[in-house]
Amino acid sequence: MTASGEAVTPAPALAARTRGLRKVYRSTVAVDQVDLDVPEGAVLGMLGPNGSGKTTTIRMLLGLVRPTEGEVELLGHRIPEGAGRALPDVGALVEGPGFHPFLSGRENLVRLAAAEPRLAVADIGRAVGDALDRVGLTVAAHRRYRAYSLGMKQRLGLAAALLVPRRMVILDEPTNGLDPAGTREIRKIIADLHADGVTVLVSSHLLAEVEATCTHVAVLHAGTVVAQGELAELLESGSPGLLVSTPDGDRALESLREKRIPGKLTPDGVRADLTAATAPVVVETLVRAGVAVHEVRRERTGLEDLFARLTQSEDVTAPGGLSEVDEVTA
Ligand SMILES: Nc1ncnc2c1ncn2[C@@H]1O[C@H](COP(=O)(O)OP(=O)(O)OP(=O)(O)O)[C@@H](O)[C@H]1O
Repeated sequence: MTASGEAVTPAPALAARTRGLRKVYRSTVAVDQVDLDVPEGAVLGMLGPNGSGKTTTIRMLLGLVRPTEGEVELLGHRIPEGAGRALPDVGALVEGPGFHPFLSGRENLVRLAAAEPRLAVADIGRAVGDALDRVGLTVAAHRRYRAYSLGMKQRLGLAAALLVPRRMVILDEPTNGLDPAGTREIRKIIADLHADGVTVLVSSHLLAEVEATCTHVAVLHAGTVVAQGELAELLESGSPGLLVSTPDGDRALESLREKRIPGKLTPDGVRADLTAATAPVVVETLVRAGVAVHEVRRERTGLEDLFARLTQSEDVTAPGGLSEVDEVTA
């Protein structure tokens, strides 16, 4: 509570956090000034065009790449210094997970399971069996890794991330190479992790996937975060319209026009344009005019439209081409 007695919403605890994160490879600024917040328990979708810095950010979160500048915190530990304490609680699927090509999928997982500090030797067989089952790889578990398809390799990487219960799971393009059934399975695995309270950070190109599975989004463009927050809020903020359900559409439209608020009829009422008035002013105008207001909600932009608007600059490959981003965010 504040001194005036107002309730204050506490800031959410963060499972991962970066501040001023920057990575420069020779003349290429891969990541610049990234302040990323991953709230505990969220499923955060990291979206961005090719080369926008998603993988580099994820690798810095996991301590696999050292930042040029900036801070990283993972489950309350500074990275890379506290990696040994944070990483046992983090399952990760990142490019090139280092599987042995001549060992089978199961043998590879047994090797990785043996290195898990939280897994007793007696439990390794069961944990490996469960993880293979969870990603639908049990039948192919005896085949050598080098004979696996891209989708099977992705599944094995996911199985390695899920070998033991985690507080956080980080997945870099988990649906890469998967068929539609595999993509649906990933969606189910993410939903199950979310239901168990696990924080999930997932990078993806598939906007429909992110819209269906994520509670939060961070949009990267040319190395910087151009938008982040709760998915529903971002979609609502992207639209200047208020949708009002009412049987008195004509009267509603007339009362809006009297107040110079642009509007139009919709199948179940009116849409008021919020560029000229706030939502409370629209509602007050309608109620004062005696319009029966059944429901009011903000219009949502599709994630595809929002993404296109935020990442409209084409020149994402130019080294250090960050002036493009200034134009987008200005
Ligand atoms: N090891 C490296 N050496 C040099 N440049 C690199 C290296 N890793 C990444 N980059 C560059 O940094 C930029 C960001 O790359 P990154 O892989 O993080 O993007 P991404 O958003 O994950 O892309 P994609 O969606 O294509 O996987 C790109 O311009 C890339 O070429």
